[in-house]
Amino acid sequence: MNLQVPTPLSPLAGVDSEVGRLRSVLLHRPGSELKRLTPRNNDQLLFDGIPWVDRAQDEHDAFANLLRSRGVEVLLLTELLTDTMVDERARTAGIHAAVEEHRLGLELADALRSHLTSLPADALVDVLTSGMTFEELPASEGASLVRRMRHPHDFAVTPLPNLLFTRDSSVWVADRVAITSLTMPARRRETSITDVIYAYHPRFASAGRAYGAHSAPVEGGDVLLLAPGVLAIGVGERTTPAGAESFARSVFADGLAHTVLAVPIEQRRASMHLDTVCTMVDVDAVVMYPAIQDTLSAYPLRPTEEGGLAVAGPVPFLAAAAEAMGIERLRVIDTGLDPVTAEREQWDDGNNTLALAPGVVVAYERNVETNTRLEENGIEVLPISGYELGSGRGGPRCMSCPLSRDQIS
Ligand SMILES: NC(=O)NCCC[C@H](N)C(=O)O
Repeated sequence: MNLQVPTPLSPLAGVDSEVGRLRSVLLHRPGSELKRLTPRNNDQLLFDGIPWVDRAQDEHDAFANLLRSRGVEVLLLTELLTDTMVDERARTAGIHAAVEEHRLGLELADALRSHLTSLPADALVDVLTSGMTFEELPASEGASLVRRMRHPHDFAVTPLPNLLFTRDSSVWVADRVAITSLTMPARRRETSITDVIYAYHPRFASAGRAYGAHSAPVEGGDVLLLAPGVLAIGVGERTTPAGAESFARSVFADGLAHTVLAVPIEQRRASMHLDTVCTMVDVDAVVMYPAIQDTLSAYPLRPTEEGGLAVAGPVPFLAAAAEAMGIERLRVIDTGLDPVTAEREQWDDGNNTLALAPGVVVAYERNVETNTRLEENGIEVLPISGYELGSGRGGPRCMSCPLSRDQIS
């Protein structure tokens, strides 16, 4: 077993920190899948409102352009997915995941599969991401009881409005990519999309996998790369203790990390992922929701010489993180002392910044207090608007999956 920090990354291959200069990132420009949201389904589809889609796209374009203006290569999920659709294996895998036989019945499932198989790449990608209602099924397909009894506006293929949050469905650890395992039914199929992209897009032909075929729930928003070889994994509403444990075993077995801190977080929507309450903004600093600062704890996990797992703790998170990172202290920038403002800004993803380099972060402009505190502590804040994007409850970190960062010195 390799207990060392992994071998250095080549310049454009992988991610071993939260803050190294960002070189390449995967985003998803929101599309027709957001038009599927109605007051009847938005709770189930994990949105807190009904976004104005054109404006959400404008806001997202501004986010992507800001990243490009800072020298970041922006890859868009829909474009990558469309590219893969020339490969029959990718088409088959995408269709297989989208057609739920247990909901549709055999007849209609067969008919839908053959209809999807006949579609050109862009139309197929549209169904895979935006879904399809029973009304939109071609009239000739599947004279089934299911089709007769379902409401025309029910989904034959469920839409994926949370694709916007590319952070959660895959995560890079050093030079390997892990396809995660999402907890909420509304999001589970997202990983079939990231899996297809990483498996069949030529860009990722040489990318190794981490976390293999594990299925215990782990979501990318819970995984923080505190420093090379040091991970924190939030355990709460989404990632389970079994998920954190299997992820830790997997990264240890592959020699990708020497310490994983399993961090309990409250199981509620406001703190659904660790990155909604704590995100790194510099090599030695986090922005953190003040209400948890003194109570956040961690179970440090380390590999044993025999190939097992040593579990310690619980111990205070900040001290455990600093020790594992080999620094004296992890600086905490909190969002101010007024608990009501702090709670409002935490809900609006004030703690969910995306670092473009050490001490340079993208943040929602509406979180005025948090952004002021960041600036006062020497962090450069690049503000973006997120009035419509924010209705899905995710900020700049949630909306981005870094593919390549420079190593931090
Ligand atoms: N890392 C994150 O916190 N991602 C935001 C996910 C928001 C999405 N509506 C969800 O509930 O899963």
